[in-house]
Amino acid sequence: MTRVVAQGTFDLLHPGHVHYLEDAAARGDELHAIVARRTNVTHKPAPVLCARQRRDMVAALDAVDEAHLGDPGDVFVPIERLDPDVIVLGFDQHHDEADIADALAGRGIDCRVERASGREPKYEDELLSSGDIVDRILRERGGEADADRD
Ligand SMILES: Cc1cc2nc3c(=O)[nH]c(=O)nc-3n(C[C@H](O)[C@H](O)[C@H](O)COP(=O)(O)O)c2cc1C
Ligand SMILES: Nc1ncnc2c1ncn2[C@@H]1O[C@H](COP(=O)(O)OP(=O)(O)OP(=O)(O)O)[C@@H](O)[C@H]1O
Repeated sequence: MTRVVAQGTFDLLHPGHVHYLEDAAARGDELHAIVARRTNVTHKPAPVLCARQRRDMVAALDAVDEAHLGDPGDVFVPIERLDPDVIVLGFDQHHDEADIADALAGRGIDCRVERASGREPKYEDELLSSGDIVDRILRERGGEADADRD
């Protein structure tokens, strides 16, 4: 039984997310997805949807066996609990494979780190970015932010 872990923000699901999770699932027998906490999304605007809603939507995808809320503090806590055989990084994720492999080795976790493929738009105007979807909503509908959500 090969256990695979994928992770990400997964705000406003789109076909790029489905591609990533299907690619990750194809690398083993059981796919667990970890959904990032809002406070850990620091390299881009915070997600619009709360962590639980993002987790529930990811869990509903066919490729995913189980989806989990990420740890708010130490991102290796869910990895230690799940004890995967493979962690699959997204094609454009900023994490460095070697750094993660070192951190895993330092905690005594025996796990490969692989990189998923990307998905190009299949038709004109297909939006494969949560940020692009938000930008379009703001352009076409306008809106106000509620900074108090998780
Ligand atoms: C192996 C691994 C485990 C992670 N576990 C968590 C976690 O438990 N909690 C969390 O908030 N973020 C976790 N993250 C971070 C996010 O999934 C993600 O990399 C980042 O915060 C959001 O950026 P992205 O969706 O653009 O990749 C983890 C990342 C990696 C590589
Ligand atoms: N077009 C795509 N092809 C393959 N994987 C993708 C694609 N878009 C996103 N992913 C993957 O899905 C995972 C979660 O991505 P994330 O939640 O950051 O979505 P995003 O839409 O890329 O975000 P944003 O556009 O706001 O930066 C990441 O591992 C990312 O690499």
